[in-house]
Amino acid sequence: MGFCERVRRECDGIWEASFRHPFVEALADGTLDEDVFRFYVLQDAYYLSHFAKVQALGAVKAKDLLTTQSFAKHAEATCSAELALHEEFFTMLGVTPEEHAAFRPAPTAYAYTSHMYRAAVEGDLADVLAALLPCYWLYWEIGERLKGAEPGHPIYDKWIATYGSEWFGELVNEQIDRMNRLAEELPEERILELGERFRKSSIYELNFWEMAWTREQWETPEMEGVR
Ligand SMILES: Cc1ncc(CN)c(N)n1
Repeated sequence: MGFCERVRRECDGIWEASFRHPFVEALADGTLDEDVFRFYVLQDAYYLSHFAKVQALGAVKAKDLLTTQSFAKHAEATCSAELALHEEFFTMLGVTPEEHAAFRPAPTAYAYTSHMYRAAVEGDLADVLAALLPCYWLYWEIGERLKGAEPGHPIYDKWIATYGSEWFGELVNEQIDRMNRLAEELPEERILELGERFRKSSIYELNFWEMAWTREQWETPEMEGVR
């Protein structure tokens, strides 16, 4: 069994909880409160801007030029496709530049991005990719599952179409193949470390829905200003 199949199995319960999260279910049936989605999309733009930087750090950690090029392309795709989509959502939702400028990340968005940077600081390319992979893969599985859904809402329809698209599926499969190759022949001790990075990201993905659903705030008001 390859690394990805193994960790996907080990994290199945966590992923199932994401598939069944009320945020995902309400998005699929079109009942999601727009203010909850607005909170999510602002946090997600923050998340993706750091995700792109960690992809760029993957380009730096790569051992050959082709892999460097590929990670640089993935970082570019995050900026030009996903973040561009979020800009469109901002327009559709009437998010003002002032609101955007005043944005501060919620604890979970801050913690998840910090976890990805940690993988990049401490580890090699396999560590970076193990931390990034649930982000690609979970959304793709959600996109696949929601393919028949008809929210009847322009934003939610577009969100589902993006993550269920062939283009997104190709990016995901490329990274799954690469992760399996990077993990091949690594000692069990390293596999466990990589699996732990993957598991933490899977938990943060689940927490990210909950963060938006509850419009999570910092418990200590002094932390509200943290970027
Ligand atoms: C939190 C999160 N995880 C994953 C994705 C899909 N790239 C996303 N947009 N946001």
